[in-house]
Amino acid sequence: MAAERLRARVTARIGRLRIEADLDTGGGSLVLVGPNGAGKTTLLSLLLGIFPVERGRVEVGEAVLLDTAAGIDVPVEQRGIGYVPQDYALFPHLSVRENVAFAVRSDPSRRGRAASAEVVDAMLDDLGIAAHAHRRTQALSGGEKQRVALARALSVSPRALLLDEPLAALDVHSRREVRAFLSDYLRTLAIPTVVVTHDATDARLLGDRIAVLEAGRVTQTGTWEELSARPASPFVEEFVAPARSAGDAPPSRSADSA
Ligand SMILES: Nc1ncnc2c1ncn2[C@@H]1O[C@H](COP(=O)(O)OP(=O)(O)OP(=O)(O)O)[C@@H](O)[C@H]1O
Repeated sequence: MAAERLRARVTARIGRLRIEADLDTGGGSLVLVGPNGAGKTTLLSLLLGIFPVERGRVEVGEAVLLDTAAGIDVPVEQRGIGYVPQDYALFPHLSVRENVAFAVRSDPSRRGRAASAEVVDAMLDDLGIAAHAHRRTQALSGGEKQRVALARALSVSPRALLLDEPLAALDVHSRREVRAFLSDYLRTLAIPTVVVTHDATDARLLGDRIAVLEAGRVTQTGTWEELSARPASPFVEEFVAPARSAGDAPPSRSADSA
């Protein structure tokens, strides 16, 4: 499903890290990769509005969320960007339903209690976790927690979705299963997504395109096939190498949908 584009051009200094990055999701899912400490999580925070930007512009479709030249800086709670952090940040003592309902209740656009309950039910159904609605999230598997975190982020109808290393907390078996689920599910979303990962298989299967962030700058953007054919840096060369040498890697999401 074609989505609006999230486009960002941001310059910022956070601690010792200088970020000068350009991102464009195109009409789909963009995977963000890069070495440890390159600034991937920090860049997501800049898009969310958590850290201040010195100069730049962030837009989703027609909605301008930041434009320092025009004095526009929409506050974090009004940006409408869904975010799933690496550790999911669920309330462990609350049920699945309560976790999602909490987000819906804090949505400024919600339309009353009955409508909120409907939204929660629809999200739990959509993500296949309705059967777990009354379980505490601390009792769930990693894959189930991931679905609750997604349900919570999507329950407020965000205009874009950011996932920070969505598979990092999972063991090898659930990782494969959750990756397959996410790859299919992200395709059904009509909003742009940015997915941070360290893993080449995730990068191939979770995004239409890949952006490489090194020392705060985007050094290459392209499909998996483009990065493999012409790696622009030693990091990219190493990142794509295992799949290239295996020769039998499954097709990327972009090749799949081409
Ligand atoms: N609030 C902060 N104040 C000061 N420095 C910070 C802050 N947040 C992050 N940093 C620093 O910015 C750099 C980039 O961190 P960040 O977590 O964004 O990188 P990353 O690419 O996501 O790394 P990883 O792949 O290891 O998760 C690191 O050196 C980190 O210590």
